[in-house]
Amino acid sequence: MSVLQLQRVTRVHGDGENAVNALVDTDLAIEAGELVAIMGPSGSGKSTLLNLAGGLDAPTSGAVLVEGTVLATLNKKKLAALRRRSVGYVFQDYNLVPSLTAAENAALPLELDGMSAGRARTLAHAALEEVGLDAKQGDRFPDELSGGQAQRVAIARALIGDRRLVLADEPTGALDSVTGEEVLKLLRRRCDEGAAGLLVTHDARHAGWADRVVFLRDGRVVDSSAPLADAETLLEGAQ
Ligand SMILES: Nc1ncnc2c1ncn2[C@@H]1O[C@H](COP(=O)(O)OP(=O)(O)OP(=O)(O)O)[C@@H](O)[C@H]1O
Repeated sequence: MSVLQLQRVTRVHGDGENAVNALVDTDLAIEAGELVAIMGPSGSGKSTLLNLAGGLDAPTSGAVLVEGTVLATLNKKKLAALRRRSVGYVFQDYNLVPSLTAAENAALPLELDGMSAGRARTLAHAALEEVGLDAKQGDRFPDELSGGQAQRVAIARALIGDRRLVLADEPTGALDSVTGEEVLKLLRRRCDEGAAGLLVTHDARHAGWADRVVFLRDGRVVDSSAPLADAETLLEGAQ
């Protein structure tokens, strides 16, 4: 079973004269162990696709399945539970809670899911260690961390509790290139360990970490390739 499946998914934003076909008739399947990069010009539908994949938005038609469950069949509560347990997000701006320490931020999804604070904190420290942050750094607040450290915390939070689907929207956007590569390595490793990953990126070198690249234009998949011998070529085609 695919971890993520989009079946003929269309998403129209707005209506009447203002309707925008953000995503049109899109099919996509991502298996466990696979990292797929989404590339395409601004406005081509990348974020729309990612939001649909994570159940943050619903399609106008077609179906989104996570681990075999059609998201549209879930009520709000069940959808929220599935998102917490199965889906991890990494955003460009980290989205850390400023009043919580790094470890508390990483533990948050587990605590929201009903795990005891102590156990969640233990797992959070292990998850932080996995991304290269020690206990001392785990006790710092977001504004005491560098950009790279904050993004590691965001990744630890996205991966904690064995989430099977990891969605990353330009996760390296605010980082220098060395730190950015490290973040991608972590994502790659997690996929090698069995997660399915979807990475939105403008950078062909970053897409090089993926097993496949899906290229969007005007809400449609225009090409899908193995990496990235071809991504540079695809990008050139888009200009
Ligand atoms: N909430 C919304 N209401 C109306 N139009 C929207 C909304 N969200 C996205 N759009 C439109 O849908 C299209 C696809 O947008 P989307 O953000 O998915 O593209 P993108 O490829 O992620 O762009 P970027 O690289 O600039 O982030 C664009 O034309 C955008 O203006």
